[in-house]
Amino acid sequence: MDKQFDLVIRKGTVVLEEGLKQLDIGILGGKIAALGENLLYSEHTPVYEAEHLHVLPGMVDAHVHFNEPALGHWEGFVTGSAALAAGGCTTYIDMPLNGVPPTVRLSALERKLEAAEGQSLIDYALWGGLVPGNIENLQELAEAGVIGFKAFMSCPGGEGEDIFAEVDDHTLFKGMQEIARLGLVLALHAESEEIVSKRAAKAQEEGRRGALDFVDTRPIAAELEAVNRALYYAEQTGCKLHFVHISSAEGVKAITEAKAKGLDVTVETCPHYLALTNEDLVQLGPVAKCAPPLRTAGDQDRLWAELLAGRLDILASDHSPCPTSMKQGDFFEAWGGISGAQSSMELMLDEGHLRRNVPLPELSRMLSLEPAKRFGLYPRKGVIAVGADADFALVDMNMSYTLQTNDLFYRHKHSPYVGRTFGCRVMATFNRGSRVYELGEGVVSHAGGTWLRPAVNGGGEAGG
Ligand SMILES: NC(=O)NC(NC(N)=O)C(=O)[O-]
Ligand SMILES: [Zn+2]
Ligand SMILES: [Zn+2]
Repeated sequence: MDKQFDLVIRKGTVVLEEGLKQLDIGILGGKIAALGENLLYSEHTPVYEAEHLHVLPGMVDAHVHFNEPALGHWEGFVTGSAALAAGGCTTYIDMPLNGVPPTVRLSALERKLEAAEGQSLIDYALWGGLVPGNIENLQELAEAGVIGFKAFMSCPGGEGEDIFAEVDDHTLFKGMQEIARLGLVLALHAESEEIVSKRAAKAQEEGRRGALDFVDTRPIAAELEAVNRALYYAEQTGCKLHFVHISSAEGVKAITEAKAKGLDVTVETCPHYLALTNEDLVQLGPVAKCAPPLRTAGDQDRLWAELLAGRLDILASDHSPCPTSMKQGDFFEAWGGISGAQSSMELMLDEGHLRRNVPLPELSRMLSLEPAKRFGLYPRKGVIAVGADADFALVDMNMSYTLQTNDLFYRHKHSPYVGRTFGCRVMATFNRGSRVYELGEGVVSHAGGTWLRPAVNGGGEAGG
């Protein structure tokens, strides 16, 4: 008898690790049950015609900040996950800060999980945080199933009592010892607080408050100093590190050298460092403000050269949303963080593949495979292979469109990419075999996303 499937995605150009193939994908119970050139299935099987589309593994976005609990009016699981789905993402990892309380102890993780339950359109995992004073809480967070820990080496901003504070060197070193013991990864926002805070104070004192003045307070040297200090501690403690949003080729090079020395370290950059420059920040205003800041066109070329040489591990959004009113006015006062997650995959396919000929499997490696592997979600996530979850982005690589405010699913519809023309477009997104997004229809399913724990800790649920 013909094999039965819940759904067949027919004749798409499937992006596999080894290359592109036109294949049918048979889906059963949310998983990929078969891949083949001409799958046999009964005439009653639902079929999604993908003949003119590319089928990529859904993006695994390792870096988003949703603001629940408490700050859901900035961004919540419903709107945030819808925006991600519209951008071809099927799994995200939520950062431990910008909700209240931050995810730095078990009770806070429980609050986060309650806020997410039944709200997310796509699957998600959670980061725990390392902050001064919570080293004794790391184990309970690891046992509960965070995929790793995040710490800031510079002040993250934010207000209130239960803020997420940056680590001092003592906490960083001690935290690394503990995280090494727990066998997880420490993700770092690497900028020297000494350098950036003193430069910022001086600029403000002198009334230098423009876009380029802000950029000038956070030089590449501040990134590099923090990267090197953290690498030194990693060498001493054996802690695995992941550097988030590295903005410079210099940073990537330092990390590449550490890898060559045998350190277990990975490097992430974000689409905005590859698609926007400091001149765009001048033009666009605080909507494009982030830390580390956008760099010069020359810096950007050098970062692309690192990507083209295969030295980047992970591409992630760093979606750090806020109400639009907080992205206006003074550069030093405005919220630091870009709302961009919906555009991440399209930006990388457009800028990387269409404009610079980066092969699609190479882009997919950084968008999906490496983050899934690094954070214990592989082989369930990150690949199109029999046995993996049926998580796909269906992309029309020939459809040009100009992003409009109305296209955005964020809680607050601002993005530095409004008005930008893309050479490709996500047409539909599938999460564990369910179609969750379709261009023109929007969100087309209930919030069926589930919480993923890494395969190493928490019982191996994501293990495939
Ligand atoms: N508090 C934040 O969300 N900060 C974020 N903001 C940026 N990148 O501008 C980040 O990841 O550092
Ligand atoms: Zn950061
Ligand atoms: Zn971030």
